[in-house]
Amino acid sequence: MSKRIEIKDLNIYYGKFHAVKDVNMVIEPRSVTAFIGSSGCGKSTVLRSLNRMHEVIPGAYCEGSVLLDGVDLYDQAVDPVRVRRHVGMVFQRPNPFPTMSIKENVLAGVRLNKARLTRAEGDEIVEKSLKGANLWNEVKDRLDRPGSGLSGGQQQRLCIARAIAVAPDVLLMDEPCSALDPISTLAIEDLIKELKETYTVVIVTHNMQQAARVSDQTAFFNLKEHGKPGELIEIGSTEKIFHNPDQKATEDYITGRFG
Ligand SMILES: Nc1ncnc2c1ncn2[C@@H]1O[C@H](COP(=O)(O)OP(=O)(O)OP(=O)(O)O)[C@@H](O)[C@H]1O
Repeated sequence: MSKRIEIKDLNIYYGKFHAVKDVNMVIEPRSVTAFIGSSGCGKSTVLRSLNRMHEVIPGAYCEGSVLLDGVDLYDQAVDPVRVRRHVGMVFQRPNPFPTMSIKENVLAGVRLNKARLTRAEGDEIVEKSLKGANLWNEVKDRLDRPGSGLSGGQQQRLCIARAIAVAPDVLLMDEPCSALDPISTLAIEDLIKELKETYTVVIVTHNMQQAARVSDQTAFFNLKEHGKPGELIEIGSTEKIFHNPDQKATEDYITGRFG
């Protein structure tokens, strides 16, 4: 559980388009790293390269390596489906399977990985995952009702429960609060702080206050020119990036002078 990520000389392409250039960074276990930067600079693209979701897009590929506790996810011997089991993902819009019950939503990923699951095993995973996602108390009496009947914030926590049900090492979150109201956002932010006790968490956010509130480390990406690849400009402790960044572009972005 909770693994160290090391990204080395990562270049990411959509066919001929070079989307992100020469990314190098280390993400320590049991920490939250926020990716910030203006629209189109490649934050989501880098995030998706961390569980090999990027290559699902036709023509898309990466060069370089992403090591998870020293094992390169892009090694030819590594099965991308297994990678996605170890590195879970939560998306911008809560996407529970609408016709499935709350319980079956939590177990959806587990069932893909484990053919036989006893009722008791399933119940245990459901309770543990929903408790881990701070949703148990709100849904424990309606586990057989559809996941789509929950509020947006509850649906996002259900998606987090589904992601943690397979016991991943890393949780990737792509703007997980952008579709949520402020109260649900705070609930997710509190949850992120708890999740880092168990997982390595990487979050893309456009919300500077959110990055400052939840992350230990912040990575600032930027686009020098339209049509050019996005680059990692600076990475450091969130405290430093927000109060004493090395690069002027970082300071300009943080203080709202561009982006
Ligand atoms: N499926 C795709 N096919 C081709 N190009 C893409 C695709 N997805 C993203 N891109 C391009 O890759 C670049 C990086 O996009 P990406 O979505 O990673 O940026 P981002 O920083 O996450 O942006 P935002 O903050 O707006 O979500 C952009 O130029 C974008 O147009």
